[in-house]
Amino acid sequence: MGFVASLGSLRKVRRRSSVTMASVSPAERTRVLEVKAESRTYPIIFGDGLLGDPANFSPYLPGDKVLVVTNETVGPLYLNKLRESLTATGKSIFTIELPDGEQYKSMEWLNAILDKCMDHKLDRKSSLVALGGGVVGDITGFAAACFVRGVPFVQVPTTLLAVVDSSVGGKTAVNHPKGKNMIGAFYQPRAVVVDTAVLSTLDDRQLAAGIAEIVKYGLIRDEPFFRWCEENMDGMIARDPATLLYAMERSCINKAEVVEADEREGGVRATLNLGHTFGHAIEASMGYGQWLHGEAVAAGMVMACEMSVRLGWLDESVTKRTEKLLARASLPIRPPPSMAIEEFMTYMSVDKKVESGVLKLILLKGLGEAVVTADFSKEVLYDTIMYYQHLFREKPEEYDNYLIHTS
Ligand SMILES: NC(=O)c1ccc[n+]([C@@H]2O[C@H](COP(=O)([O-])OP(=O)(O)OC[C@H]3O[C@@H](n4cnc5c(N)ncnc54)[C@H](O)[C@@H]3O)[C@@H](O)[C@H]2O)c1
Ligand SMILES: O=C(O)C(=O)C[C@@H](O)[C@H](O)[C@H](O)COP(=O)(O)O
Ligand SMILES: [Zn+2]
Repeated sequence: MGFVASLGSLRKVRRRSSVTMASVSPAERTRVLEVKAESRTYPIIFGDGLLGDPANFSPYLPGDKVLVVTNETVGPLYLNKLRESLTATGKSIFTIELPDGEQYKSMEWLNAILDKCMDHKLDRKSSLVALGGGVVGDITGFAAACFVRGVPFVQVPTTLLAVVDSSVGGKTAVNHPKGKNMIGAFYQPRAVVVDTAVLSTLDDRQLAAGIAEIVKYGLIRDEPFFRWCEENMDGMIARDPATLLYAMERSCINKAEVVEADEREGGVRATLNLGHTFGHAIEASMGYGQWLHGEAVAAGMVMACEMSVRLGWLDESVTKRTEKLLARASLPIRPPPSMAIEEFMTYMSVDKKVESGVLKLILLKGLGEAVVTADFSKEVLYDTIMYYQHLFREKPEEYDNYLIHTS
């Protein structure tokens, strides 16, 4: 994938940005965005073929031992290339391949990674590398935060979702059977190395899951980007390199700005959770891995729009535009009909945004204007969830068209 989107055009449409892109490589093959989080400043490096160049890794991996964490799908595709680069830096390289799936973002597999660290006698100067999607990135980051109370780690995201969201910002975690990401830490990587070439092997469903989080940035804080998504959805789905690159860079700029303002989610960072309270409930109740994270978030964002409309905060047209946009990417825009309201309430009651028994949700006061609020009645929340159950009973044929994934 080449770099076509220009810095000039990014700046023009993203006037609020304090984060800027800069070309750094003499060969101008890479572009770098700096994330200036309170605990650490680090680069997101974008480029085609970055896995093959040791120089993209060596500055960020101190010490003489590196453990690369990947999974059984990504490993066979990209591990050899990365291993060659890392070996060329003169370090001892160890690897662990996890099984593929959200259900393995668990304490059990966290332990397996920590066992490897112990077996190979890694120490405080050793580093971890996460080669994979959000699952590998989240669990590896958490292992890095835990092992000897913290070793450096580098994110090498290989899904669109991981590039635009999970590899940036330092939220690391594993799931608990009763709730998503319940055990984790804020722990920033030393660098995020985005080799855009690896995205070519993603299937359409995985690509769409990333598009859901891209659309999220438009909904919560970047209305012009939402319009850009409406105009460019076909290009994203068709994987037009310039279109995808622009979407990735602009998403990362949005994410970096929010993380810089509020690294540990004291306030505004929670807006990145739009649709996630509903979405996490869907993921956990369906069984981790049934619905992809991005799919659950897509349906959850529509539910958040619907609830905002019911509160009189949002024009119904925004919900309709959001549904239309997400459906173009074949994302589900309705929750699973099998999910009872009690299931939603059980999982939502352990959301990380519950404080002293009070649930806060991310809702919209306009397109591009998210709020973190507890200012709603239980009835509105119930009515929102029940609305989809009625819809399913009354118009099942219409519901079918909303492209629900069940496996
Ligand atoms: N930390 C954060 O800020 C944050 C943000 C968003 C999501 N997340 C987490 O990220 C996870 C979802 O991430 P995801 O959507 O990347 O899912 P994933 O990691 O499960 O990857 C999706 C699928 O794509 C495969 N894959 C990965 N790269 C590939 C490639 N280049 N070619 C072919 N196949 C490839 C994987 O093996 C997997 O089957 C969830 O656990 C979610 O909670 C975290
Ligand atoms: O970076 C954040 O902050 C986010 O909320 C990004 C979300 O897309 C992501 O799914 C995150 O892992 C959810 O966090 P959680 O705190 O609700 O578990
Ligand atoms: Zn998410």
